[in-house]
Amino acid sequence: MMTTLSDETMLLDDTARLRAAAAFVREHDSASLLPLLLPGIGGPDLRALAGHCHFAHAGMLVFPPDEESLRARLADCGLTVDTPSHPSVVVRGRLARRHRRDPGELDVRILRPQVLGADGERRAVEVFALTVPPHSGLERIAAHERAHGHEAHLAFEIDHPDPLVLRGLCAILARYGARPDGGGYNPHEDGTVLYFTTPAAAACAYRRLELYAHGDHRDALAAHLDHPEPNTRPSAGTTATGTTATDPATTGARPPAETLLHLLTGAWSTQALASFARLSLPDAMDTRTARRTEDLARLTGTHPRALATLLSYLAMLGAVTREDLPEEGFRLTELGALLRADAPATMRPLALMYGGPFYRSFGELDHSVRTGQAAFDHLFGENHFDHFARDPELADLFDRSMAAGSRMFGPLPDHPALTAAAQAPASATVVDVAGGNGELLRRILTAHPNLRGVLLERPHAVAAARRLLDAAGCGARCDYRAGDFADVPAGGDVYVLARILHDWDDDRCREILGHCARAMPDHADLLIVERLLPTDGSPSLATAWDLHMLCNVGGRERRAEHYARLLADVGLHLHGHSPLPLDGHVLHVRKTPAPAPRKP
Ligand SMILES: C[S@@+](CC[C@H](N)C(=O)[O-])C[C@H]1O[C@@H](n2cnc3c(N)ncnc32)[C@H](O)[C@@H]1O
Repeated sequence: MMTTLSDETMLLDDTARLRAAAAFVREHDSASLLPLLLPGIGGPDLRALAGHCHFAHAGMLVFPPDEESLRARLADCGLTVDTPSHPSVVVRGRLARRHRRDPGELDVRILRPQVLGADGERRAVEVFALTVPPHSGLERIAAHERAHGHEAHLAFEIDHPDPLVLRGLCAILARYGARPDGGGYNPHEDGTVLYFTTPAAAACAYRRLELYAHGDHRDALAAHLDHPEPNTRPSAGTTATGTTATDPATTGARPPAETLLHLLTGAWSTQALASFARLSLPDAMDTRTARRTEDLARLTGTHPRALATLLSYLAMLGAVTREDLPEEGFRLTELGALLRADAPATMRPLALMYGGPFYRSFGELDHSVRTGQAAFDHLFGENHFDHFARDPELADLFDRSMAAGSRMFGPLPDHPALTAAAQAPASATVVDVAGGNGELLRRILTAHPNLRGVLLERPHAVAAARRLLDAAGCGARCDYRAGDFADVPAGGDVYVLARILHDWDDDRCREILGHCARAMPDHADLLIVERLLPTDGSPSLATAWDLHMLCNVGGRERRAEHYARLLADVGLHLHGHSPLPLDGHVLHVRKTPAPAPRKP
């Protein structure tokens, strides 16, 4: 039986978010996270923070109908917890205030399934579960909280909390733009939490940070709570107390001139990371032991003094850490290791792309803003697809950089449209329209051995996709069409358009969607993967990629309503959408049923 849209969206949403949180915890450590959350931190401040507390968990709020189904959902995500849950005090209070409810109406419990970090450290996903029984009237709270993620946070546990340490850590966080965002004492576990929002320049999808201290630290908490608790990340403007939210004197934030300096030198970060990758430095380092700069210089054919300068800057960005004992040297962090050529889902091709052709075209951004046309075409004399397709090395780099961003696809094979197709008695077919190098189709066919695939792509990309799917053992279940969007094959059960529509203007999108609509049988589903522009101005990668699309591709990101209108224009209907990692979304689309004939 088909699940209803809201059941389906909720199921996918909580599961996807649990999986994404577990993956995040696995992939990060304190050294890589603190510079992302607090841009500009380094030297003694970073050492003091990292020396007194450690990354302990990623926290999130989910909405099961009861605890049994929550535990089943956790088990589905590979998260096991054998301890009993205990009641939340702080998050329950925040929810009650935000939604003007009596706390007694809200049953919020805490579970902390353990996750092993890549560095061998034991961490957890902290799961706050608000029980939402069917027809309880709490569904609106769940929908709002899912959409805004107010309670998502990253927690750093203080190793030996005492009043002085707590105050010192709060002062360091304030210096780097973190703002108090509530907190509380939970007597059920004898622990004190202090929440902060991270500064606007933070390079992390999590926008809140927690300091967790075992024991009762209500004095430090009272000083922390003296600050107004914003509902969401505050923007520049007037706070409840009438002070200016960006005034460093009242917020402890970095002065504007210092923040601007950090922003203006953003291009240095892009090039430092690209240079690190181009010179194959990550491949000459490892995450366990530090290497002396002289040895690294010899191995990579670089100048020792200049290399030390680059590595010191990269240490500030969190890609490497400096170690002084027994000799000065540098060690790769988990973040830096993503730039190794042999890392699973390596991000090296993205570093080469953003530090290469796209870096050059960003230098021509004025042209795009003046004319609305892609600066890339202006600079290189042709559209980026044609430019890359003509040069096999660039074409390969483009395909690999798309694959490097494929973390977004993680939860997609579990989408109800695909699991339903996989359970159909006759073997169902997934058609990936402009499926690139086949990475998404590989994930879908690997997860569902009884599904078949068809990949439509331009001729040069088909060859790469065939190699990837053959190597993954899915080749025998796959057909390929070398062609254009106009050649979308008919008769599939699930159609996929991943990261395609944002490349094009509205007219071209209608054409592409029209080709899909004509090819789709009435029962077929269409899954569109895109980033959605936020409607409330909250920070999102979609806003950054909107600028990238304008400058480099001549396309744009859109809001969900915008996609709904384009779909309606070609007889398709947006049934719902649910989030994916990296601020992505999957839009679930079906054919609009023809209106019933009028009675004579
Ligand atoms: C941004 S990539 C997305 C690839 C893949 N769907 C993914 O998410 O990894 C866009 C793809 O559209 C393909 N493409 C561009 N123009 C096309 C056309 N006219 N017909 C078919 N595919 C096209 C490109 O070859 C490229 O692989």
